[in-house]
Amino acid sequence: MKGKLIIFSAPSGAGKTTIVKHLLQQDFGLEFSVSATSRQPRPTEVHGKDYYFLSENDFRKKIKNNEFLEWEEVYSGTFYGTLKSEVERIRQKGKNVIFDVDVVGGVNIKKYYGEEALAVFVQPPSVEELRKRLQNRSTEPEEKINMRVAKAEKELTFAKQFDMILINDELTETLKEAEKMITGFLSQ
Ligand SMILES: Nc1ncnc2c1ncn2[C@@H]1O[C@H](COP(=O)(O)OP(=O)(O)OP(=O)(O)O)[C@@H](O)[C@H]1O
Ligand SMILES: Nc1nc2c(ncn2[C@@H]2O[C@H](COP(=O)(O)O)[C@@H](O)[C@H]2O)c(=O)[nH]1
Repeated sequence: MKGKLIIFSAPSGAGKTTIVKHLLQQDFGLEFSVSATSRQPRPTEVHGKDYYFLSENDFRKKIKNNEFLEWEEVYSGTFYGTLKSEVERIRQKGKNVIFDVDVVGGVNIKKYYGEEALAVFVQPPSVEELRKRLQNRSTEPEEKINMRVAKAEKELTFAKQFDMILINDELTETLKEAEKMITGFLSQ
C-alpha cells in the first residue's frame, strides 16, 4: 500500500522544522522527504538527513533531467527542490511521507497529489515574532533575515490555499494540535 503525504509549509522561521521533527518521533509511520538544496550546510546539518547538499551545477543538471517533483529558487541564487526518487523511495516502503517545504512548493505538491495529501500552513503569531525567532536561531546574518521576513509578508497570504492552518504560538499546544491533525488525516 502506498503511503499518504503530509506537507508542512510556512514562511521561514514560523517553526515548521521544529514541528516536523517532533512528529517524526511519534508513532505515525512517517518518513521525512529529504529535499535537495544548493545552499551550504549549517554546522549541525548532515547530507542525506537534513538535505541533499548539491552544487548549483548538479542541481541544474537534475532540473534538466526532470528529476524534481517541484523545485524553486527560494532566495535569489539558492535552489531547493523535492526529488521524485525521494518520494518514491519512501512510499515503496509503505511509509507516510512528510514534507518541510516553502509555501509555493507546498501548494504545488498538494495540487499534484490532491486528496492523498494533507497540506498544513504553519502561521506565526506575528511577523515581529517571526523575526525574533530567526534572530534567536542565529543561522542567518541580519541581511538574510531581512530577506526572509520580507518574503514572509507575501507568503502569509497563501494560507487559504492550504487544507489546514496551524498557528504556532505556544509550542507545546502547537505540537498537540499538530498530532491531532495527523491522527485525523491518517484515520480517514
Ligand atoms: N512556538 C515557538 N515559540 C518560540 N520559538 C519557536 C517556536 N517554534 C519554533 N521556535 C524556534 O524558532 C526558530 C525557527 O523555527 P524552525 O527552524 O522550526 O522554523 P522553520 O519554519 O523551519 O524555518 P526555515 O524555513 O528557515 O527552516 C527555531 O529557533 C525554533 O527553535
Ligand atoms: N519549494 C521547496 N522549498 C523547500 C524545499 N526544502 C526546503 N524548502 C524551503 O526553503 C526555505 C529555506 O530553508 P532553509 O533550510 O534554508 O532555512 C524554507 O522555507 C524551506 O521550507 C523543497 O524541497 N522545495
